[in-house]
Amino acid sequence: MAVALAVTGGGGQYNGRMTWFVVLSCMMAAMGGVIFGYDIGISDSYNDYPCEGGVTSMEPFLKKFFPEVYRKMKVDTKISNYCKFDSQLLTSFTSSLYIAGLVATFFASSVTKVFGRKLSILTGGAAFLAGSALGGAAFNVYMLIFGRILLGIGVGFANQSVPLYLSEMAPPRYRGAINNGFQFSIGIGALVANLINFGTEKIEGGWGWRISLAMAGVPASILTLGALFLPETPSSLIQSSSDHDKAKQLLQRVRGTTDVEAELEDLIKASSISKTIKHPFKKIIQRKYRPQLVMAIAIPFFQQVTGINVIAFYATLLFRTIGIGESASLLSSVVTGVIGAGSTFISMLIVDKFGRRALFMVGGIQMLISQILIGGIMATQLGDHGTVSQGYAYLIIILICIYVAGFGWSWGPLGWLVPSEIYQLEIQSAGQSITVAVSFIFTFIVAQTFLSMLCHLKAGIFFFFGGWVIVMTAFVYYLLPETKNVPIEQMENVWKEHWFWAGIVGEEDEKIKIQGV
Ligand SMILES: OC[C@H]1O[C@](O)(CO)[C@@H](O)[C@@H]1O
Repeated sequence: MAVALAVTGGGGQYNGRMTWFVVLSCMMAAMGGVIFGYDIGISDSYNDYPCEGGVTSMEPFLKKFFPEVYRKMKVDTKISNYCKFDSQLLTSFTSSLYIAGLVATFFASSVTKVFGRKLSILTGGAAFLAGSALGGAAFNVYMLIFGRILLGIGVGFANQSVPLYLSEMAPPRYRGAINNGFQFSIGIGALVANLINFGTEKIEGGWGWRISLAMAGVPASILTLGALFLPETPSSLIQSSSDHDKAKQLLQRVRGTTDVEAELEDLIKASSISKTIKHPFKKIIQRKYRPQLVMAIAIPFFQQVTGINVIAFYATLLFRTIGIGESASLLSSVVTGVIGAGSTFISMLIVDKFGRRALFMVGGIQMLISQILIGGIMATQLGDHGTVSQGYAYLIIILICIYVAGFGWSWGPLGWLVPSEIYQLEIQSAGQSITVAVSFIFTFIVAQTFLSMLCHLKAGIFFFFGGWVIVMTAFVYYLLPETKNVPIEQMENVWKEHWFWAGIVGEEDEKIKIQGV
C-alpha cells in the first residue's frame, strides 16, 4: 500500500508526485523566463550597456536609430571611454522596457487574481510577439521604442504570473526545483541571444539586428500557444470559480493521485479568505503581512545589489585584457552564461533537499570572498592605463566565475523562488507585482548608474556590492525562515514560529482574538 503521509487540512504534506502534466506545463511556462533573458541579452549582453555585444553595439543599428551616438563613437575611439554612449534617446530606448514592465506588472496583478494565471501568461506572450514583430520591422526609432514598450508589457505580465504559476503547479516538495527553472530559463535565453547576436552582427548589409530582434518571436510563440493549452493552476481555478468538483479533478490529474483531499481542503480555505479581500494592495501593508511585504521588497532589491550585472559587464573588459579582442564580449557571455545556467541547474537539483537558507548562505559567502579578492587585486594591481596585467586578468576571470556560480545557485533563482512561495492567496498577486516592480527598478538603477560608479569608485565598486552581500546574507540568516517543502497554504505558520516575525504577526493574532471575544 502506498504510504500516505498526508495530514488532512492544515498540517504536513500533501499527496502527489511529479507528473508529466506538471513537467510539460512548467516547460511551457518557463518560456516566459527565456524571453526575459533573451530581452536582456539581445539589446545588450549586460542589461543594455550600449558597448558590448547586443544590437546597441552594432554599427548599422546605431547609425540608423541613434546617429548622434554613432558619430560620437567614431570621433572618439578610446575603448575605455563609455561616456560617449551617453544619449537621451538611447536611454529612453533602454528604459522603455523597464518602465512599461513596471506599470504592466500592476495590471497583471488584477488579471492574475481575477481571471487566472493563464490569461496573464497569454497577455505576456501576445505582447512579446507583437513587440518582437515591431522591433524586427522597425523603420524609425519610435517604432523601435514602441516595440520595446510592448516587450516591457510582456515581461511585466510574464514575470508576475510565471513564477506564481510554477510555484502553484509544483508539488510542494519539488517546488524549489521547478521554480528555479525560471532563472535557468532566463540564463538560457540570455545565452542564446548572445550567440544569435554574434552571428547576425556578421551579416552583410547591416540588417542582422532585425533577425536578433525578431527572433524573440520564437519563444514568444511557444509561450502564447502554451498559455492557450496550459491548464490553470488548481488554486487559481478555485479562486475564480466555485466549481470545486472541477478543481478536484484538475488537482487529481496534476498530482497524479485521487487522494487530494488535504490539499483541496487547504486550497478552498485559502480561496475563501482571498475572496473576501477586495483591495489586496491595501491589505498587504497591514501589519499582519509585514514579513511578506518586507520580503517582497528586500529580496528583489538584494538580488540586484549583489552586483551580478556589473560583474558580468566587467568580465568582458578582462577578456579583452587577456587578448581575446573582438570576440571578448561573446566569449565572456558564453563563459559567464554557461557557468550561471549550470550552477542554477545544480540549484534546481538540491534546493528542495538542502533548503533555501543553506543555498543563500553558501552562495553569499562565495560571492563575498570572490568580490573582496577581485577588489583587492584591482586596488593593488591596476596599472596606469586602468587595466591589470594578463596574469592577474586570468586570476580575476577565475574569481568572476566563482562569483557567478555563487549567484547562480543562490540569489539568481532564489530571488524569484522565495517571493513566489511566501504569500497567502489573498495577497499573492499583489505581492508578486511588488517584487517584479522592485526588481525592474533596481535592475534599471544599477544599469544606469554603474558606469559612473565604476569611474569614481574604481576597485571600490566590488567592495560596495560586497558590502551589500554581507547585509543580505545577514538578513537571510536572521530574518528569512526556511520555506522548503512547506505547502503555500500553510506558509503563514513559518512566520508565526520565527523568533522575530512571531512578535509582529503574533501580536496581530492576539488583537484579532481579543476583538473576537
Ligand atoms: O534574475 C534576473 C537576473 O539574473 C541575470 O539574468 C543573471 O543571470 C541578471 O542579468 C538579471 O538581473
